[in-house]
Amino acid sequence: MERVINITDDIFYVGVNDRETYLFEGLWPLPKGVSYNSYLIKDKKNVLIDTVKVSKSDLFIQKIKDIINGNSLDYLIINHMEPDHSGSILAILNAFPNIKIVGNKKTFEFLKALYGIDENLLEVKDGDELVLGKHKLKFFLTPMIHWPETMITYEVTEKIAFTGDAFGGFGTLDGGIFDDEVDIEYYKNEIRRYYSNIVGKFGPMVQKALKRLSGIDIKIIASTHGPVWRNNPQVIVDLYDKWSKYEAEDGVVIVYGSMYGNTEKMADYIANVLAKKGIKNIRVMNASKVHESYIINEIWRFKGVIIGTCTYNNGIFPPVENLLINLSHKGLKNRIFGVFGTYGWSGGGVKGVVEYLQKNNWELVCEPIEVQFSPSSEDLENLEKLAECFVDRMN
Ligand SMILES: Cc1cc2nc3c(=O)[nH]c(=O)nc-3n(C[C@H](O)[C@H](O)[C@H](O)COP(=O)(O)O)c2cc1C
Repeated sequence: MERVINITDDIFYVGVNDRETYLFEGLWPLPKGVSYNSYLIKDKKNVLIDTVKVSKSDLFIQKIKDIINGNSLDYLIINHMEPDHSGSILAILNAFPNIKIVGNKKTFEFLKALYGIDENLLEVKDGDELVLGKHKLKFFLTPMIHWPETMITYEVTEKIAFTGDAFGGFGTLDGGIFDDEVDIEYYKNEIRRYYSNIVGKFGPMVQKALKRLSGIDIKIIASTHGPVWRNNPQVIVDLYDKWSKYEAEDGVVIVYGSMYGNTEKMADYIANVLAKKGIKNIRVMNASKVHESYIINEIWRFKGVIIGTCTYNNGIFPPVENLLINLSHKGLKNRIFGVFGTYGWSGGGVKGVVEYLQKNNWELVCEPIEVQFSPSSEDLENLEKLAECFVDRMN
């Protein structure tokens, strides 16, 4: 029997940890794993909120059976259809054939297209309620907090918001599941990496949802990934508010692509000048080696971004270009940027980076610097000026 984890007397955590998947969505590294959180409410009607990735179905269903102990499972609420949460729906239907699936119109379109399911459905609209006995659920449609069908289910009696992917984070729940049971500082970086990589593109939708929820008394935030916030849910609400408004801390991220070290030398030179002038938060990151997931995370945090590239086949060095492509998908705003780089004969890398970042409406704060092969002493003076432009813009 699995350990039974109570959220409250009648509400249980039935999520699972995934330490096997290497890349989330086939894209984002998971060195600390990820949890797929699901919740069970025991009442006159027993309710499951979201499921887990298909690879964890057996363990998941065992946990549910241990808790409901031979009773029926009446409803499955689907807050989000992405397969890391909907993947065990068919297994749930198999184990509990009479269960009714609760979702919105868009959910059911996806349910049919993904799993061929179109029976035993209960459609809900924004603001609808479902009485379970002692507990009552209220549904808030929050489209595009990741996918168009996403919604938040609020348990009115105990004031718990089951928020789908919103307020989630990477990292398995190793023992404790609550913000007050774990070292929350350990999780915060992975929560921002999750936000910036997965949810960040939908900043305006996050703002809309935060406004919608602002009048509601929420005691616990229970997301589909990462810690459950019961001690101080305001912490994660404030972080989401800040990140979705594109607010940044003072600091500079220098990302470079270099084959033979000259562009790297320039990156270090800029970093040293910044440090000499009192900037403490400086990240120098090699785009060839550090996965863009981590670079995007740092860029979401800090105000200044300086990109360095050598010229490669008349253009940007490919690992730097990949980063820029992915960054431009995220729609991150309010950043200042500078560009430097190297070339051998005709150049093109630096110009390419400037064009990319101007499309993001970022502010270019200093003349771009492109040097032939290796920086001269005059080039170093220009790099010093570039660093100073950033120092001037920090508070
Ligand atoms: C495979 C390869 C392709 C290159 N393509 C170009 C190019 O198309 N145009 C150009 O001006 N320089 C080109 N260069 C020259 C590099 O941009 C130049 O050597 C630069 O200083 C390399 O910087 P790094 O030491 O940081 O790698 C190329 C170099 C290599 C090795």
